[in-house]
Amino acid sequence: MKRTGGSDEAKRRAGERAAAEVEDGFVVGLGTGSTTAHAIRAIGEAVENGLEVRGIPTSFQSRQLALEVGIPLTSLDAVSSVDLAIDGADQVVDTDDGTEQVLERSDAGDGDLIKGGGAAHTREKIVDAAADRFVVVADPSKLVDRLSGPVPLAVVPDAHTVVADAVRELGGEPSIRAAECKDGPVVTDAGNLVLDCSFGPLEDPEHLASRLASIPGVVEHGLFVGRTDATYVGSESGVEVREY
Ligand SMILES: O=C(CO)[C@H](O)[C@H](O)COP(=O)(O)O
Repeated sequence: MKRTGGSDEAKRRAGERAAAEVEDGFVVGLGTGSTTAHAIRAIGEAVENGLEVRGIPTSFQSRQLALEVGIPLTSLDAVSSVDLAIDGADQVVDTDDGTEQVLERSDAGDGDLIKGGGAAHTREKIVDAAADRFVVVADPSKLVDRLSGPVPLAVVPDAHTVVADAVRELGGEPSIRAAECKDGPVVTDAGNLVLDCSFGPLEDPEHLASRLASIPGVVEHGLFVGRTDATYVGSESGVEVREY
């Protein structure tokens, strides 16, 4: 697939394609970000036309949007299962050469993700992992042969220095995410700080994921390894589907 910068049209197509999977009676995990926002709007439209669903938002942003478009909300502890979660990503491993539609999950890690660009990855991982089916919506700019972006860590605030030391020991370069509209750091919906940790191209995301998860003070990291069931890649002309 041609890898170009993402357009809103590409995001819209991916989001709407995923929203079309939502069936009557579904409990749906509502991810965070500009691509998922298209899915949430499309689900809202379907609700207006009679579809009965309940949504579980993964952030303040997705909750607000869901309320705005009229999606009835519930919470994870009020349901026995989540049928589908739809969410975006900052990087998606995609080694498809365009010749096949259905891929086996390969050693290359197709479908593995880095998330957390919106600082919502803790709640996103909880909801996405709880779903029977987890669908990622992306534009081509998100596709990579290998994960290499900074890995966001949600960190208990006063643990940020000890976590940063531990990240350096693992070969990473941590940096506290700064807020754009206020002095000081980004604070997540749950009151944590975000450390963006650069490791360069990741040789073994699964191993790194388990090392990061074991650092005291790390609430959650943004590596999603082996969790994705499908990726919908929107473009200006259509949507390519990857099933794993
Ligand atoms: O992980 C996320 C938020 O924590 C988002 O899903 C990710 O940043 C993608 O966002 P967008 O669709 O706006 O590019």
